[in-house]
Amino acid sequence: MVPPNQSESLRQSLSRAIIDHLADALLQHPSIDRLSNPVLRFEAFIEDGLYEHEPERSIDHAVPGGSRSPSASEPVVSECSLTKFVAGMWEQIHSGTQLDARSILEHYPGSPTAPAMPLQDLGWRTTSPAALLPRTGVAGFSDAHGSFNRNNTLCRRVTQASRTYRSVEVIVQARWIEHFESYVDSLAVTSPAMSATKRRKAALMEACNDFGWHEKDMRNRMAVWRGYKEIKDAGGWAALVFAGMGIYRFCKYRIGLNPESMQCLRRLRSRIEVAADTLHPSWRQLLVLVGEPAQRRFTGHPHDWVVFPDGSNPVPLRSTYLEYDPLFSFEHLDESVVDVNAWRGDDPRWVLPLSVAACCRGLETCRKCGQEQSDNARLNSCHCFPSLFGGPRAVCPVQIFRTCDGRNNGLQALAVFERGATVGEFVGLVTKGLSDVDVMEGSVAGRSFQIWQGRQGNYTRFVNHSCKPNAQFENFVWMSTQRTILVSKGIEADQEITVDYSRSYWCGLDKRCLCGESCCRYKAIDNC
Ligand SMILES: C[S@@+](CC[C@H](N)C(=O)[O-])C[C@H]1O[C@@H](n2cnc3c(N)ncnc32)[C@H](O)[C@@H]1O
Repeated sequence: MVPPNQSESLRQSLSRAIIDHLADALLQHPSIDRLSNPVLRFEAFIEDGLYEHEPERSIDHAVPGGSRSPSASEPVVSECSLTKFVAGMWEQIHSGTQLDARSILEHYPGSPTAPAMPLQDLGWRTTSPAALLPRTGVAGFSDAHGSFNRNNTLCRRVTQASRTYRSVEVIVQARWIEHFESYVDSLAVTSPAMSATKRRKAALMEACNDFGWHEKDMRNRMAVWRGYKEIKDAGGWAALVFAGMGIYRFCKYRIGLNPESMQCLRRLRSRIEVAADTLHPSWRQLLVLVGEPAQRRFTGHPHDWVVFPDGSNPVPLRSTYLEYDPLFSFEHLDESVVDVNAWRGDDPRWVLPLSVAACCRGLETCRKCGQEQSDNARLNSCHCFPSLFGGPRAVCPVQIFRTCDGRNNGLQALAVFERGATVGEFVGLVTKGLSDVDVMEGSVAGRSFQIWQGRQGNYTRFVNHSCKPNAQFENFVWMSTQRTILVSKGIEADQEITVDYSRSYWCGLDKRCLCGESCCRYKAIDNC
């Protein structure tokens, strides 16, 4: 008969092997493309079937009276989820987990443990908990609005703080595994008579004692923490700090956590650091907790760096143009700039408003959806391009990368852009009369203008041509100004973003198209 602790570890190894095998089989299944995110569905099945620390008991609780299959679990998901939720709650309440409310509350005014500090300094106007509750009626509107805003602040701060703690948790746990391994090694010196297994067990039992956890819990958690360390070793600390919620499941079930995926992460390492360093300049401060330097590797704008698909070190954008233009410079813009010398303060993109009534109320009517547009999120009803207009402008998940086929740089998607989603607005200098340079031609009410991105602009400047493009430019009028928007035709994560420059661009040009598509129309110089 196998002793209970060995049978448990055997059971865990077996279930992990089965899960990996099933996941591989699932990923190689011919109909995989037709499934909507099969890995997630598969994970949901695992999650429904197993509990974090007490798998056997939980399976019994989740499905009264029997075994389950992925398809059988789907129609009763809500029932199982509630059972699981309640069981998890009881488990947490009775576990050794410490929830110390004081450590959070002392940072927030109004609580008995809060430091005496002028509340205005913290952006709070009252200490009364009642003032945080909404009031109704006309007289209560400003109160309700005030308490809504204060609650937005509180909720945002707490959500951000908890996200930061989650990052801290994974980096400290990854580092802990390294400390554990060094401690086991040190026991070889201090207790040479101990076998390797005994040294490991001794270190484990010492850790159990310090954490106050049972050996099984400790082993389960260490298995997950080892996954964090593997991710850190391959993708760097930034890969851990910015990991999404799925990291726990990824490391727990290890579906896809294999040498190939770690090799892939190694190639992404510098690219992740470019984005993390430039978009979150202080993220490395967290690394002080694990004894790592906090100095940034990449500074400036995210698109001041050109990354390489093979994982080579990113290079400054400017350096990639010096051989063509020794004076090259590029200013990153969020909005187009109108060339005063060309237009004397007039904006040639201005379009006559559709509705005088809306205009009088400070709104515009959208020509695409007929709804009212406003830069004020509360008044805006047009959601044609929500990541660009009518609310906060989202940071676009793209990077400038070095092509390997002579097209110099290009733009690469880091996430999926569904068909119809915006990649960005084509912004640059709104001017006229330029020749022999690449410009976007535009015209409104018979007035022609050009948008030039030679010295100023955004990432849309780096979009190359393809005869089979996955994006296209569209005109859109926002608040009576014509904008040119780069819209996805369906872009996969990692794909290069391309548009069709059109026949008129290639006609008579002393260049040939290198898009490499079988349908390429401009392979030879001057094919028009
Ligand atoms: C707007 S820029 C695009 C970014 C450019 N690759 C760069 O590194 O600055 C347009 C220029 O990129 C190059 N290019 C874009 N698409 C190309 C293609 N399919 N074949 C060859 N060259 C291309 C041409 O030199 C073209 O003049």
